[in-house]
Amino acid sequence: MQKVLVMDGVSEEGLRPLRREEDIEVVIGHKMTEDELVRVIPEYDALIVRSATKVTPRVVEAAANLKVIGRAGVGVDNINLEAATARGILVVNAPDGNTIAATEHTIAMMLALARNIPQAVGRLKEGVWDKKAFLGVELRDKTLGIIGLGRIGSAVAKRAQALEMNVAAYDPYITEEKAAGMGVELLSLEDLFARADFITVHMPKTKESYHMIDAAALAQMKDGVRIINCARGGIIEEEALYQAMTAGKVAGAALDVFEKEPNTDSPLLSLPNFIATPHLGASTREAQLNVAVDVSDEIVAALRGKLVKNTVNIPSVNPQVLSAIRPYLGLAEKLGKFLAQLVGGRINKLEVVYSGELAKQEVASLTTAVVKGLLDPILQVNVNFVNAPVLAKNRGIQVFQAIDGEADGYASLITVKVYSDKTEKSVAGTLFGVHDPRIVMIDGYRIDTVPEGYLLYVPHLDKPRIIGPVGVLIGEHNINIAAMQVGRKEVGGRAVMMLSVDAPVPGETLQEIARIEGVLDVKMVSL
Ligand SMILES: NC(=O)c1ccc[n+]([C@@H]2O[C@H](COP(=O)([O-])OP(=O)(O)OC[C@H]3O[C@@H](n4cnc5c(N)ncnc54)[C@H](O)[C@@H]3O)[C@@H](O)[C@H]2O)c1
Ligand SMILES: O=C(O)[C@H](O)COP(=O)(O)O
Repeated sequence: MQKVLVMDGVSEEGLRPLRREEDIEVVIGHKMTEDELVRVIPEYDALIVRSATKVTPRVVEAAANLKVIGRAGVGVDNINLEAATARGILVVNAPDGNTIAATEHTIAMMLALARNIPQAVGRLKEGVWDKKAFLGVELRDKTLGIIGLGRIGSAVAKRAQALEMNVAAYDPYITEEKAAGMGVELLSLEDLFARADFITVHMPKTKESYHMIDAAALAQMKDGVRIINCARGGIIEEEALYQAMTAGKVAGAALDVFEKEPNTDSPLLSLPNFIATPHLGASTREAQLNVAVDVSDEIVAALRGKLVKNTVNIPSVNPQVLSAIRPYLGLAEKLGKFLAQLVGGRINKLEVVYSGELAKQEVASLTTAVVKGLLDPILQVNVNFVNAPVLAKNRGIQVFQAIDGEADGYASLITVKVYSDKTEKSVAGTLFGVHDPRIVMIDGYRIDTVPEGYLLYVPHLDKPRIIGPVGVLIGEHNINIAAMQVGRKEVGGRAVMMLSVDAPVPGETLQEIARIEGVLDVKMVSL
């Protein structure tokens, strides 16, 4: 039975994909301190959170059985990705389900700011019919400056255009063509600050975006600008905003998010032209159902070792690419595993070259599979697709990936070369048909070996009285030889012998084989 801990009031209805799995137990957690979470987390295989629960390095460290963390929403700044990745814990999110909710909340905030709706409602509820105090502004013909033109930013742009606003944006990561296709003018940040009547931010909180709207940025804005943040607390420096509002530079501001949450004592809350909501951007029935269903599907897939779409700490692969490379994943891992057992010394470099049909695909996941295979026999820790690149980096192994159109007559070929401080070794593999993996080259010698079970690798001199004695020694230990290949480059030179055996050959037999005249080395490999 696998156990999933669900925190932060994730929609119960949306947990259906988890609830219908008989071997998955869903536990709804109450609000916990870090210490409480550290105490209970070892029991769980998966954890689902929204933004309230902080998945700190301590929580990750204690999570002995955790395979996946699911964020029922977009922002993952409450999850320590570095710690999760280093421990091989997959992080997934549900980035599409609340886009419309956050977009509509942004538009609602902009209209509420323009027409002082929350303040007017407040006065009316106090029994005051005050028409004069709440003279608003119209949105039509005003310029909206959007910072971050992603899913939410572009949906906000579309709705603002329907309100007859001029829409401009700053986003260093999207092209002019993409923005032009939305009818949005891409500007520098300085130009956006100088032209916008309303500014709304829609990017993640990163090192670059943290306090992007600070005193200096506010000073560059138009007098009377109105500012909205329905993205992440910390993008706007709250103290600087407070000063700019009290100085009359900023006519109004609407925040759905704060640097510290929950937040009920911000000085901003005392200002009449400041409005706020308690992080409600994603709080619609529809969005909560969407994100809960999406993340539950992802958790089931992750626990079953199936394709997971919205991975945060490993690159996600689109389904077409995946169907092209999936058959090669096992082979790639075995090539890495094979070399790990062949090469002596400290490994410092790995090169993976893709040829033939594979050279036309996105092969990064295959390279990760090679790295995983290479590190698996070497390390005690669980090596998986999430932590393999980090572990390689931490061990000082440089990983290079290249493509080469020429596949030596095969439809596709993966050639892996490993360098250590003592030696270098290479191996190449392919698929015969769709599912039939083969090692077809070792150190430039052609062979044809199924990469499975126990393999004995014996490089030797190409002369008589070697193959026979090796076979006899193995036979004397009652070990059956299932297959044997020999590869050589020229007659009388060096050659390699690969034997598939039904059981591991014991150490003393390996030493006896090594003593046969003409045998250059002997290695037992388990795949
Ligand atoms: N208030 C809420 O409840 C709520 C709900 C959903 C999403 N969000 C937040 O809204 C934000 C946007 O979400 P999304 O789904 O649109 O994300 P997204 O990834 O689709 O878009 C983010 C955009 O920001 C751009 N960007 C990144 N760094 C930037 C920078 N330094 N300057 C300018 N642009 C930058 C990216 O290029 C991208 O186009 C996120 O912070 C997310 O966590 C909040
Ligand atoms: O990033 C998000 O998805 C939003 O900020 C929503 O956060 P919440 O799930 O805590 O409401």
